[in-house]
Amino acid sequence: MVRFSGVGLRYAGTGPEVLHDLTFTLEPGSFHWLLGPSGAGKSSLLRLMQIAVRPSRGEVEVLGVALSRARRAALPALRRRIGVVYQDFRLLPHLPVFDNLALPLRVAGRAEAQIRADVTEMLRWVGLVAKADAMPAALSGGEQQRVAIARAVVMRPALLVADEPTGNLDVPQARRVLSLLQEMHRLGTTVVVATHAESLLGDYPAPSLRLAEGRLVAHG
Ligand SMILES: Nc1ncnc2c1ncn2[C@@H]1O[C@H](COP(=O)(O)OP(=O)(O)OP(=O)(O)O)[C@@H](O)[C@H]1O
Repeated sequence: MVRFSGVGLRYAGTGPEVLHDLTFTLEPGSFHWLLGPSGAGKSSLLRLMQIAVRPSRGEVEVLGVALSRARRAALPALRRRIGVVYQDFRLLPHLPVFDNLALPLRVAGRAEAQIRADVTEMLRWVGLVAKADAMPAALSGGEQQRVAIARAVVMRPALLVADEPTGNLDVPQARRVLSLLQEMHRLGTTVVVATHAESLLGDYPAPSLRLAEGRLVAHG
């Protein structure tokens, strides 16, 4: 569950407030689109949800943890329960596909045999087992994004946030990426997807949060 109560955000503490008075709740296992024009604050809202930034006022609660009361030492474990997908993929260019997926599992100290099984299962899910040894630069944009989704979900996150995940893709590739995100939702993950691609939303009807100039102007 994600709950925002009267949340405002300014970057660096002193800049202008870019998000104002956001109050909403996302139920566990829900899927939401996050909509709004460029500069409306979509990425900033997702940064709050993924605990990359802290609110300047109000309360953000993620997966049952109120951030104002959370101990700093508890945040890394909480972040590991949140998967993130970016528009520009952010794969590690010097590592093959397999190791891009394996890295978070290795950091978490999983056994190598378990890592092999989990990574292979994820690559099968996104249809890229044959590309396990490829370097990211040798993949198409859509393939790179599917690797990025597999990496975001290999730790079985409870919350998955995606920031313009189809922005650099053609329509067939974008549909495939959105289908994977929808499937994570069907499997019980809470999913939030920021997008400009409102023409594709008709294929995937779901509730939305709509921002304008840092304010929530519609929810539902
Ligand atoms: N790191 C930052 N430091 C200072 N201001 C920022 C930072 N990131 C974003 N902003 C400002 O916050 C406001 C909202 O930006 P944000 O990137 O959240 O919007 P967006 O809706 O995601 O836009 P886009 O669709 O173009 O990515 C903008 O005025 C932007 O300039």
